[in-house]
Amino acid sequence: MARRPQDYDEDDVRVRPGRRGSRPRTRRRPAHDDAVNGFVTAVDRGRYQVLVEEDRMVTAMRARELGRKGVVVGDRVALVGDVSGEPDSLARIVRVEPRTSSLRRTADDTDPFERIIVANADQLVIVTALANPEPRPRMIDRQLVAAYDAGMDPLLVLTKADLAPPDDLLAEYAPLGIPYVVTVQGKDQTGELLPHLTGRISVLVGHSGVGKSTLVNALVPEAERAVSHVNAVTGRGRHTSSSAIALPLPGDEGWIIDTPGVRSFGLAHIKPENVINAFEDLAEGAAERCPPHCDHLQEDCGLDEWVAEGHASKARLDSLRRLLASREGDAE
Ligand SMILES: Nc1nc2c(ncn2[C@@H]2O[C@H](COP(=O)(O)OP(=O)(O)OP(=O)(O)O)[C@@H](O)[C@H]2O)c(=O)[nH]1
Repeated sequence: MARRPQDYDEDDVRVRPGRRGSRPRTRRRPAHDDAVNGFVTAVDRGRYQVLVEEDRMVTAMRARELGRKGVVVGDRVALVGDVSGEPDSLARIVRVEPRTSSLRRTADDTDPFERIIVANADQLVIVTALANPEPRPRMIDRQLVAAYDAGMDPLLVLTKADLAPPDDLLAEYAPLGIPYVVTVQGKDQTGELLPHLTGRISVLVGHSGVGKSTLVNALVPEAERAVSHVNAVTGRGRHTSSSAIALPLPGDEGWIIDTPGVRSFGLAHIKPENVINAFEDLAEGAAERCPPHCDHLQEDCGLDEWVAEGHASKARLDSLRRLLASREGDAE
């Protein structure tokens, strides 16, 4: 019976000899001590773009032996096979290194599982327009929770400052002490932002139309991300593509990972401890005064007492509670 393309896997593919010559094909799997290391920059229909030795992009697929283990943008992997990066060459990913962070996309109607979308990033850049579309604090709160849970530092980028002032929004987030940058398209848009990104792996998130692609194009002009038009009626943009992609910042000074089409994050399995740990002043009080498994939203929470005694500010506690409460309800 003829096999359909999806019945084939990487073991069926005859790899072309690499630069170092060919090795005989064998059914015995090698130990992979000759594997080279790489960084996954894009994933598209089972094909992975992997940067190897910081000088070439290699196309690879998952080796069967990885089992169900997923490979996502940001993963550090080991590759065997044809790692030349030449046209039509294909390598195999045989190992995924342990992740330092995992950002999860929320489950949706068609997919009941939360899925990791980006690995190893250390900063979540929350992009919000000051107008057109209007800022949505609940969405920002949920993104902050996702950042804290994933072990990433948040950075707020407020775009379209030519359309509305940032003061009210900044006042709302001031108790959280989150670093922020305010931008206007075309006006030295990246000058203040770049120092925050240098040397880090940052994931850019934001609702459609907030100006993410415009920012990415200013940061990495070669990326030529498609810029959409905000619908005059809904105030929203259109998703122009849908998978995460890592782009190197000029001078190899870090990475930004764009996540078009990702609207919300999986908050279902988040533990309140992970969020509260981002609030040092309150984490101490929680450890000392709260009952076991306190979700910090009930009356028996010891943090009110902690704040009343002057160990932390009420505004900080209110902000923490707002974040914790944002996990409930629709993902937006
Ligand atoms: N007035 C104003 N408009 C801006 C600014 N930044 C971006 N825009 C416009 O906002 C619209 C949407 O920008 P995009 O960069 O495509 O937004 P996006 O977040 O990538 O949207 P999706 O691709 O749908 O995810 C475009 O028409 C931009 O020109 C800004 O600072 N001020």
